[in-house]
Amino acid sequence: MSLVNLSQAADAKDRVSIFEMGARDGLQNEVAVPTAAKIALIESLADAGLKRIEAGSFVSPKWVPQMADSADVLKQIQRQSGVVYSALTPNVKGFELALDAKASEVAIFGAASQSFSQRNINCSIEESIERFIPLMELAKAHNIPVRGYVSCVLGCPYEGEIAVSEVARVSEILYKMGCYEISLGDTIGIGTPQKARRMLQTVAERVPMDKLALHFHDTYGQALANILACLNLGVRVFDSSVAGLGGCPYAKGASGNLATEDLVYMLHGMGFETGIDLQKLALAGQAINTQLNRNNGSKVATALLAK
Ligand SMILES: CC(C)(COP(=O)([O-])OP(=O)([O-])OC[C@H]1O[C@@H](n2cnc3c(N)ncnc32)[C@H](O)[C@@H]1OP(=O)([O-])[O-])[C@@H](O)C(=O)NCCC(=O)NCCSC(=O)C[C@@](C)(O)CC(=O)[O-]
Repeated sequence: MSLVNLSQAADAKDRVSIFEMGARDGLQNEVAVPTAAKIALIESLADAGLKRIEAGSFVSPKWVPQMADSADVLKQIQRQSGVVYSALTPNVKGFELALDAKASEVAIFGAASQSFSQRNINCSIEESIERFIPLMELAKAHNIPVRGYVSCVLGCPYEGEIAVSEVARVSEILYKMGCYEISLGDTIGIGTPQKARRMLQTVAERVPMDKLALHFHDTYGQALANILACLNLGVRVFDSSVAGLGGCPYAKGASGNLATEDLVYMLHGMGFETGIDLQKLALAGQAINTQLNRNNGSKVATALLAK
């Protein structure tokens, strides 16, 4: 079976949309990052051409203290027109805080694994859907777009294998509730190309392909291969994190998202347009790496900056 039809992908004049996760998924595990550094990161990402930036999350500060300054971040950033500044909101309380901080849009986050749902948001999948209903109603009333995440689409840190039918079921519920796009999360970065394709094909039977995004962590170094394998199924939205920052506090050992620089380099090389200036992006990643005193998680940025 041919996993990748490169000639088809290279001919495509499509634009790919990248949702930048560095300031949220990337920093939610990092302690003591000054608010000013988060703001500088977000502003430099917008300068590099990113149009969709997840800027923080309005979750319980007892659960994830690293994101407790999200309101300050959203209120203090210099916004660029045409850039969406998004925030995670697990419930109505989070939504109200995000609204007050003028998030351009919000995201609800569910899971295809009961155990992960319980550990991440302290309720079952069904309870989480119940919690999302009033949030969706409020968002509609305020005209705020809502994105939906489904975690553990290629495996769960507590349950192992997850049925793709369950991924498709939860995705369809979030889509039918009114989420404008469903982001499919390989939370622990365990997937491989054939599995990723099968999962995406199954979900696309219930949610239109142009309403799906892929959110692959790179723990096992498979994220770029998985995206390449999924590209010619028609998916055109990918979540990634500058310098490969991050990980989920409820998925022990999971590393960050695929590095945005590595994704952009591959897409540009294939002829896709992203609107992103790779050199500026690499410098944005380098600045936050220096702040965090860590090595750059992007191979492309490391190579570019060594020139
Ligand atoms: C969902 C809850 C809040 C339930 O937590 P809970 O303890 O069940 O909630 P509760 O309603 O019983 O409230 C408990 C306390 O939290 C407060 N509270 C309640 N809600 C909020 C809020 N929104 N903002 C601020 N405070 C809040 C509430 O006011 C109360 O305060 P107290 O009376 O004890 O002082 C909790 O489990 C939580 O915050 N979880 C966050 C988990 C998280 O952030 N995980 C990481 C993001 S998900 C992810 O990374 C995966 C993703 C999206 O990237 C995709 C992928 O890779 O798979």
